[in-house]
This record gives sequence, structure tokens and C-alpha cells, in this order.
Amino acid sequence: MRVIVVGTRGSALALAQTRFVVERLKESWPEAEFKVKTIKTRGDQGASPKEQAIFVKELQEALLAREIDIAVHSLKDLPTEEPPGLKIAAVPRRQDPRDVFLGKAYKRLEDLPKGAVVGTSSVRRKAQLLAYRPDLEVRPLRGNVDTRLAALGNGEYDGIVLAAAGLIRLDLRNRIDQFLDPEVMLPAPGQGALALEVRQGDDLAEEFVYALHHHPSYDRVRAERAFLKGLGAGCLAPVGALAQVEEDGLLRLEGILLSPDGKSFLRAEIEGEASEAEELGLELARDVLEQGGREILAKSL
Ligand SMILES: NCc1[nH]cc(CCC(=O)O)c1CC(=O)O
Repeated sequence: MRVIVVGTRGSALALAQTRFVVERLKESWPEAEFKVKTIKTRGDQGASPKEQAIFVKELQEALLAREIDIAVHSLKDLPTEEPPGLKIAAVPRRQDPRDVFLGKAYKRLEDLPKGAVVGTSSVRRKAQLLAYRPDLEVRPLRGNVDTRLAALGNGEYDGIVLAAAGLIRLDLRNRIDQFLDPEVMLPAPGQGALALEVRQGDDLAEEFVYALHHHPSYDRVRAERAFLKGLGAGCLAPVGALAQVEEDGLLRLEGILLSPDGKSFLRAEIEGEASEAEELGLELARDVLEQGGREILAKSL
């Protein structure tokens, strides 16, 4: 039988995510053989959105070139359009999608004194931080998770904001001081979810990864990504989105579009059938654009 090659980037987080995926694959398909291949990329998870896009592309090229058979991505780093010849064949059960606060002297965002310095390089996090607390000073914070934790330790910041999922997957949950309420900080579309990508027509790889597919997680991230896509904002505008599947099976999607300074924003929500996840996301985006989102978008370009 064919050896299935699982491709990943080399950052600690990417490797941890891939180890998790490969373990699940081996449990589901004990007869099959899986091998991990690290695709060397210049940077890491803390790179700028533009660099992130390059790393994603390198993995996709390796897939198309048959150097790997399955690519493991953080879903939030993937562009909303799939390249020709590839498909997202599975979205495993999503990790906690929320953002988290890690503080130096103060362990909660609301306890920070006026003018406190918070580190993040995400335009989405910055805009929402400023919308909540215009008095804060938001300073850039790049690098992989370790680098960012070290920067907090050095006292350069009073606090930093990261994705819960990254810390949890790196076994650093104990470093989290506060899970941010989505009322204050809506996560990035797809945050906390993985995407398992294969070549179209590679039925074996597709069948293998489908064993890890979690449909409710897939519906949620499809709604969130459709909202992002519908705004036509690309990855550079401050956009947050979070979908939940309610007890009655309905999907509730909340979305926000902000100006980079957080002074203007539009937040809206919609509810409907989970099977209509994509339509719900697109409809919410249309609502937001019509309520004044177009003017807000013009400010972030
Ligand atoms: N943009 C970098 C990135 N891509 C995925 C994660 C975390 C894990 C996830 O959201 O799935 C991170 C780090 C962060 O935002 O703190």
C-alpha cells in the first residue's frame, strides 16, 4: 500500500498540530503507513499576514507537486478560495476558538491601568482592543508563540493577546490568564480549527482524512469564512466572526467589521439552518456592508 505523506510547516505549533493529526490517522487506519514531511519555510506562525500566505502556498505547491499527500493547515491562515486541483477534505473537531489575554502585573484585560501597553500584530485584535479600551496602547508583537511569551516576560508589554488554540496545542494552557469573551473580542474566522487539504482525485488520501472530519465544526467555519469572503475584505481588514451550533441545531453567526483604529465598527448576527452555513455568512456580510460596512472598509484600505 502507498505511504501517505503528511506535510507541515516547521514551527513548533505546526509540528504539534501535525503530530496530533497523524496520531488520529494511525488510530483510524492501523493498516496504513503515514509519514511526516516538514516543508521548510523561512518564518513561523508569528509572521505577517502576507508571509503567512506565502507559507500556505508553499504547502499547497508541495501538494500539487506530489511531494506530500495531505497538508495540515491552521484554517484561519488559509485564503477563502481553494486553488484549482486542491480541496479541503476534512475539518477535525475544533479547538477553543477564543482569544486569550496573558498579563504581567494585571491578569485581566479590564484591570489594566490607563495607557497600558498590549502586544499584538493582528489588525483584528488591535481594532477590538481599542474599541473596548481606547486608552490602551497597542504595540506590534511578532514571532512564534515562544518569542511572544518571552517578550511578555521581558517586560516590554503589560499584556499580550494570542489564540487559545495555539497555546493549548503547545501544552501551554497554564500560561493563559483570561479567556476573552467573544462580546469583547470576536476571533478570526476559522480560529482554532485545522484544515486537512488533499489533491482533488486522490480518493485514498481523501478517505483517510475524512475519518477525522467533524461536521459541526465544518459548518461553523464555513459560515465564518463565507462572512469574510462576502465582505471582500481580504485578510488585511479587521474582521472577526464566530458561529455556534445551538441546542436546537440552528447555527448562530456573529460577525464584526471594524476600522483599524476601532473607532467605528459594525457588529451583526444571523441565525439559520446549519446546512445553509455558507448562505448565512454571505447574507450577514451583505447586511453589514449595507449598514455602513462599505465606509468602514474604505478606511482600512
Ligand atoms: N496567525 C498565526 C496563527 N495561526 C494559527 C494560530 C493559532 C491556532 C489557531 O488559531 O488555529 C496562530 C497564532 C495566534 O494567532 O496566536
